[in-house]
Amino acid sequence: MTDRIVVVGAALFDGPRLLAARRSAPAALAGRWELPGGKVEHGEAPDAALVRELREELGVEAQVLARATGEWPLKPPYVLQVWTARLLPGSPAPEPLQDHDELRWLGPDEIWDVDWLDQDVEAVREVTGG
Ligand SMILES: Nc1nc2c([nH]c(=O)n2[C@H]2C[C@H](O)[C@@H](COP(=O)(O)OP(=O)(O)OP(=O)(O)O)O2)c(=O)[nH]1
Repeated sequence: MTDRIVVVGAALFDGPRLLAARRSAPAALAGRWELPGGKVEHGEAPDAALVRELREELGVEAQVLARATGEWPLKPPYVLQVWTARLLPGSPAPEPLQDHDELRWLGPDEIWDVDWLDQDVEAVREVTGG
């Protein structure tokens, strides 16, 4: 139980649109879509980890808003927690700098147009209310 590692994912919204990111690695996950984010480091707060990951992966400055209800199991020992977030005024637009090769802003009727990682589907449903 001490081995549990939290992965934080961002439900990054621009108005009603949700950002989806296509993974470029590892091979088992490449080509599937996820919520950008990553592992919380030892001693790091989850919201701070998410701001750091979004800066590293997308080159954006983001504000973390609220944690989505729930926690989703990934490959052990990882669990996914999701936080809603938005871009701060003046932030650069997101770019796939690291871990991803494509980004898409999905409108409410486009949420299921991408091939989300299986383990992300319930989390995406939770943050989009659908
Ligand atoms: N970021 C993210 N990772 C996810 C999601 N769903 C999912 O199964 N994962 C998996 C993929 C990875 O095995 C793990 C997170 O790894 P990562 O590669 O994004 O984390 P990181 O940026 O901290 O990577 P690293 O420093 O270990 O290279 O969780 C998701 O929605 N977002």
